Amino acid sequence: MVTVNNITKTYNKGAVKAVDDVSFSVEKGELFGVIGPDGAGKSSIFRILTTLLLPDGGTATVDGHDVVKDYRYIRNHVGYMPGRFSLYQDLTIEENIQFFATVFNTTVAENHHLIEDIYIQLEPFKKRRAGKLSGGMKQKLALCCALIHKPTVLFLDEPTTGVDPVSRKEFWEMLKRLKQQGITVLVSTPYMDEATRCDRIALMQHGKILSIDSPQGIIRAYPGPLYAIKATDKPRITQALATHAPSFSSYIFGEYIHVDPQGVSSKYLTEELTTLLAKEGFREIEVMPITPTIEDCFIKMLTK
Ligand SMILES: Nc1ncnc2c1ncn2[C@@H]1O[C@H](COP(=O)(O)OP(=O)(O)OP(=O)(O)O)[C@@H](O)[C@H]1O
Repeated sequence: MVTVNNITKTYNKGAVKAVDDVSFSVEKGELFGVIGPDGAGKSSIFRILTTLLLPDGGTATVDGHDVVKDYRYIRNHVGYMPGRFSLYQDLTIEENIQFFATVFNTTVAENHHLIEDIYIQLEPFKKRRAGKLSGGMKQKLALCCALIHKPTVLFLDEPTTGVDPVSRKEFWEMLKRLKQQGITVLVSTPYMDEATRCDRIALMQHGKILSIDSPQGIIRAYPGPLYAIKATDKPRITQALATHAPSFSSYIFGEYIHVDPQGVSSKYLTEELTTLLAKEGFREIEVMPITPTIEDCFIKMLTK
């Protein structure tokens, strides 16, 4: 449904390489995540695929159509929700939806089934201006507007950035339902915890794709063991592990410290880490082997 072949994009006369020889493809009905921190190049890729930006090199197709030559077809057949709220702030909820339906030469009634689930939550406020809605409501309205012409592919650029955790969760549930209706969804996010909700993900940094696989596949490919330490004085422990010989790479991860033994292999590492830290004067610590998260995998790829 989407193919991207060796796409590059630079800004400022080549000084900024935003997308660096990126290739991937997305199957029909897939929920595909592009995951990476700010500036990784996610928006540039989405803007190229929605025909709003021309690539410097490479080719891409959406629904079998070339993003440069067939821009008219693509604009009529994809849904796009940009990173920044871009609806008409002075129009009400219902006026915004009506407006987008008219622009795409359709009616709200024709595709109401697609937005029904989401619209139920917006309906009590349908006379409210978009500018006066909360972050989560704005995002639901933007999704309704992106869906009203029944797109074959939906591009959502950081739809959950700045949205509260409950609305984020609801939003991902809505995406799952859209996928069940056969819509192909490409979604970008800087939140690694959202990766597990996708069928497949591309991890991106500095314009390059570091890895593409299912979230489980990426976790399975993590090289070597990983440990978590529960302790109070986390910064001093990470320092002690870094200066110990052999040194251990570690980073604070929520209430834990994650420790990557980096080549130090031992069956007894749990005990060895406990002893090592006890010798350094750390008390009441708990060390355990853990399964990496997508964020651990991302960190590991960056330090390779
Ligand atoms: N119009 C532009 N002019 C110059 N540089 C740009 C422009 N747009 C993006 N960039 C730069 O290109 C790089 C990739 O940006 P892009 O917006 O594609 O990344 P992103 O992963 O979507 O991050 P963000 O969430 O910050 O938008 C960044 O270094 C960014 O500063």
